Amino acid sequence: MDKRSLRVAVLGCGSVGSQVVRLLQEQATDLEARIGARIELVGVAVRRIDATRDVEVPDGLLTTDADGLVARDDVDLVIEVIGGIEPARSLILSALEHGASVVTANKALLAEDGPTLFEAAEKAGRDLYYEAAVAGAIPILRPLRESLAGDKVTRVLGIVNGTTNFILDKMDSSGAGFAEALEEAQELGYAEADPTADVEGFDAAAKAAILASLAFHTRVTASDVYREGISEVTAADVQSAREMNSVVKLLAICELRAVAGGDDAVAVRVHPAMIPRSHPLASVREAYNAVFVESEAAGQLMFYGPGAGGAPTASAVLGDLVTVARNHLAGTRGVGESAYADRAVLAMGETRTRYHVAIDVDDRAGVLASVALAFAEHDVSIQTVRQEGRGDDAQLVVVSHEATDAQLSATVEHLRGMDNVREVTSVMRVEGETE
Ligand SMILES: NC(=O)C1=CN([C@@H]2O[C@H](COP(=O)(O)OP(=O)(O)OC[C@H]3O[C@@H](n4cnc5c(N)ncnc54)[C@H](OP(=O)(O)O)[C@@H]3O)[C@@H](O)[C@H]2O)C=CC1
Ligand SMILES: N[C@@H](CC=O)C(=O)O
Repeated sequence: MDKRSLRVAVLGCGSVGSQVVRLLQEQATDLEARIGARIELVGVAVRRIDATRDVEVPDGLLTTDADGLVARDDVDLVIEVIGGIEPARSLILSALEHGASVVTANKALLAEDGPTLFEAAEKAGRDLYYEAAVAGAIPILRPLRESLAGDKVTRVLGIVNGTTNFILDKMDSSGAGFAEALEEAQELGYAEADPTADVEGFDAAAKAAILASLAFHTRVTASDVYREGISEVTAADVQSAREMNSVVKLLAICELRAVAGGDDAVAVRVHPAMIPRSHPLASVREAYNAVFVESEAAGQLMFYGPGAGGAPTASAVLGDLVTVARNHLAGTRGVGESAYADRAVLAMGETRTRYHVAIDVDDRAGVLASVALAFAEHDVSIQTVRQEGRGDDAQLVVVSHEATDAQLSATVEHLRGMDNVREVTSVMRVEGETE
């Protein structure tokens, strides 16, 4: 390798890739000073050569031959920002086999098949960095992997999907409809190529798997994560939350749980939850993300910043590029992914959460008692219950103590069969202390 220049190939030139290419050009001098070598962009692989792009790619660099680009022996570093499983996986594996280090933002691939990629990087003696894969611009993976490596992380709780946070925030703050807010998030470059990944929680689940793997030094894949998206969150749920002085957020929750007589296990879930406006996560607006990390010695840490978008994500990609480039020049590798415990992953059925249930009821004496009895019959303890409205608008709002999904579902079924219950209008998990 030429000590004075590093040859970089970029795969993908969409929302993120175009900003990576832009920053590589605009910051060339600074990057050279920081790395100690010039970064030479040798190719940008895309699907369509003639598409309009948010960056001017130097003549002759755009190619549809991504396979050929990663197989070049003179490429030192490959940045993968295509997304999805294939061809991204094959391209990364080929890049490593051909001696390049890789930086990727591809959480879907890492959460599905991370171990294959890590083993390939190990075997090739090359780096595989992916800070941009979780929470956009926020440095969260490096702190988990390196800064907190001497501590015991017990819980990671956060908002890790910008698109869904943007949608829920718009629904709450301006009464926007779901479809309208999603369209805006897509225009702003926050959403995945298939926004189902955002809306149905797959993207957040992939990020939760990556966070849990690093936080608890184990291997968690996307299929281990309990997942509910926001497509079922209605304007009534958002309104119900507002009446409780709360907001609805899509949360990722990763926990280390003690298991009698055995190693600690992990529980990882992604679902919408109602949180009080006084909770720090409630003030995370638009496409911002925030992640709380709780560890035994450090206590509670909070990481906050832009969670999606081309330029913020490109910032994280370039941060990795500088690290990997420095390693490359020094002839070393960064921190590998090999030291793993094999922790059990607990099923959601073993997790208990609190619930908020809004029930339209007949406004007559005894209705509150019969609703309370329905909860009691399924062993769901009630924390608070109050009546909102009178007459045709009468509604009971119940917040339960912790219960399992099975208990809550049975309670809701029971309520739906009662004569004095008109409709169960909102069922939502609750995090944090509600008023
Ligand atoms: N957008 C964001 O805010 C964030 C995205 N990420 C991740 O970054 C990655 C890229 O996301 P994003 O930029 O939004 O995606 P886009 O859909 O905007 O861009 C994808 C790019 O990949 C190119 N591409 C697609 N298929 C191929 C192929 N077979 N061969 C060569 N090139 C191909 C496309 O080419 P063409 O332009 O010709 O169609 C396009 O340039 C994903 O893994 C995503 O999850 C991570 C954090 C934030
Ligand atoms: N679609 C993702 C992009 C960043 O990871 C999101 O909205 O968070």
